[in-house]
Amino acid sequence: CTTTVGSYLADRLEEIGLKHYFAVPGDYNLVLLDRILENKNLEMISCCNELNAGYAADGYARATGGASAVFVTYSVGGLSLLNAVAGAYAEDLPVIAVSGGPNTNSEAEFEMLHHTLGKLDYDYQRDIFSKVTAEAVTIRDPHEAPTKIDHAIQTALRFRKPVYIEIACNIADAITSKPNVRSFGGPTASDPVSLKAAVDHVANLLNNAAKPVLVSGVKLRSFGAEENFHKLADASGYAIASMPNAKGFFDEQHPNYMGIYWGPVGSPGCGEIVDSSDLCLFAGPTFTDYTTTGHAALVDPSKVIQARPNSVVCPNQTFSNVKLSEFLEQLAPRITANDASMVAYKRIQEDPPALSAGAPETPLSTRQLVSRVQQMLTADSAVIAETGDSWFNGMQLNLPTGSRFEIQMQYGSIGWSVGALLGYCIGAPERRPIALIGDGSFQLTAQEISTIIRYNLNPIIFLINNGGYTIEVEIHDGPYNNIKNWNYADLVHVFNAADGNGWSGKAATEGELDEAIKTAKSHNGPAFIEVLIDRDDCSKNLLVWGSHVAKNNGRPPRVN
Ligand SMILES: C/C(NCc1cnc(C)nc1N)=C(/S)[C@H](O)COP(=O)(O)OP(=O)(O)O
Ligand SMILES: [Mg+2]
Repeated sequence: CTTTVGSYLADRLEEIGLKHYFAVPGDYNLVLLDRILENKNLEMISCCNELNAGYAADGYARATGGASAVFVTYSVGGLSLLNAVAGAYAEDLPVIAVSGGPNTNSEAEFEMLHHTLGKLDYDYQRDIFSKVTAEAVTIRDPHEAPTKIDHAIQTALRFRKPVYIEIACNIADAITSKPNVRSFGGPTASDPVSLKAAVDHVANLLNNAAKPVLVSGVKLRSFGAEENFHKLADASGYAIASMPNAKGFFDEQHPNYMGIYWGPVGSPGCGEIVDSSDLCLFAGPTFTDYTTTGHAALVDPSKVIQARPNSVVCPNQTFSNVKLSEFLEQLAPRITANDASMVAYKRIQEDPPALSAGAPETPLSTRQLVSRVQQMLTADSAVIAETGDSWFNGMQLNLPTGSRFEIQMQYGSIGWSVGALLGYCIGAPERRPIALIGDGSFQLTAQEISTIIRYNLNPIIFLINNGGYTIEVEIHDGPYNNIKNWNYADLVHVFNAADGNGWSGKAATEGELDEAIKTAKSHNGPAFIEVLIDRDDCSKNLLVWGSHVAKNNGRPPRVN
């Protein structure tokens, strides 16, 4: 059969392991979608808007560990998608953003086009996407399609970053060469000399340290290093912590796991052991104002080794072109087991305070909600924690081996969780995701619940109705943090229309919550529980974190 530009792209997406893609149609991409639809090994997931389609591609990439794809129309679609692609860039996710583009004759004819800015500029969308992708290309010549498509896909997989491919609307079904046999590799290998030197140097430092510790960071998963981190943890006997945006990448049931390292809002005893250690190896960390609680975490660079995606940074020596996973793999057998930090941790370890359930008519509190979610977790759970107090409530959860945790802490774009949940459910049908979504965030992207109903997916969604933007209230309050209340649970009936299978309930007391969870667990389809929480009821950690972040945000300008 003949190969068109569209079918070429579809074949390549199938070849790199995609089984689904997310789309919103428009007259710049209709013919392209026709060609993609001809590939019966790829399923189109139609979304309500392009922002959510992009968030769904983000969630799909998290669930599958591979790439994902989203198809939109030009400008009105692409510029809505942009924020989700920027988020994928920040979170190291290989999302392939595909936009239909102007007819190849338009520019030569000085044609003013609909959906555009109303001026003769045919490159602005690609230029804009070039800022939030590792590669942004426009394809106007069918003969160039194979090389441009292949190169963009390879870039996405190699650098674990989104890419942008724009296909002129009138060449989507133009004939091109069929895909040649080739392989699409991941990140390139380390420089062997630099790798050996890094391993020798770091092994020596760690084997001569008194109480070394290991801390897992957010880059571990994107750069395929989770397994080798576990091997190093097992070989070392060190105490282990996870940074908040790496929660779940290390098995929280591991005997050496201390908890979350997050400065003053980390797990009890964890920060004390990490900060008092004489040498910490951070694997894939990002030290931002949020992940250090406004830089309140006492990370001392003279006692820190950072194994980064492409380099190893020691106190007095950097090793470039060393890949994270290979470095951890080669370091493990060189480490002398040393449990000193674990012994120290055991001395100060605190058992989590037991929280007994209140009487059924007790008004619901955040802490009781968290304890109920904890009881729901199993090996096939995946918790999707939206930006908000859900970050802090999610961090309290103790994940069973095998369960996953998703958070968008680098980019923190509220509303991400609804689309990401859609994509995650599509990408990991064997799991039952549990979403913790605040009311403020939900109001940005609520309509994608209808897509979750449309495809009869089966997440359990906790919509936390606390009447506003509580994180912002704790950082810096003002009238802008109030939102209009909705009957959130009723939305599920709106989205069900005639044939939807969504179930929803409301819970204002502990008894109502227990009943709702029981029903949700037995409901074979989307389950949505609106929980009513007092506006000022937030986690203690949010209060602490919020004040540190507010202080950091409020640093006066340097007066030169
Ligand atoms: C408004 C904003 N951040 C600013 C913001 C505004 N717009 C976008 C897209 N992303 C953002 N992070 C944030 S974190 C709200 O407190 C979220 O409110 P909600 O979802 O209701 O959660 P909490 O009540 O637990 O805070
Ligand atoms: Mg809220």
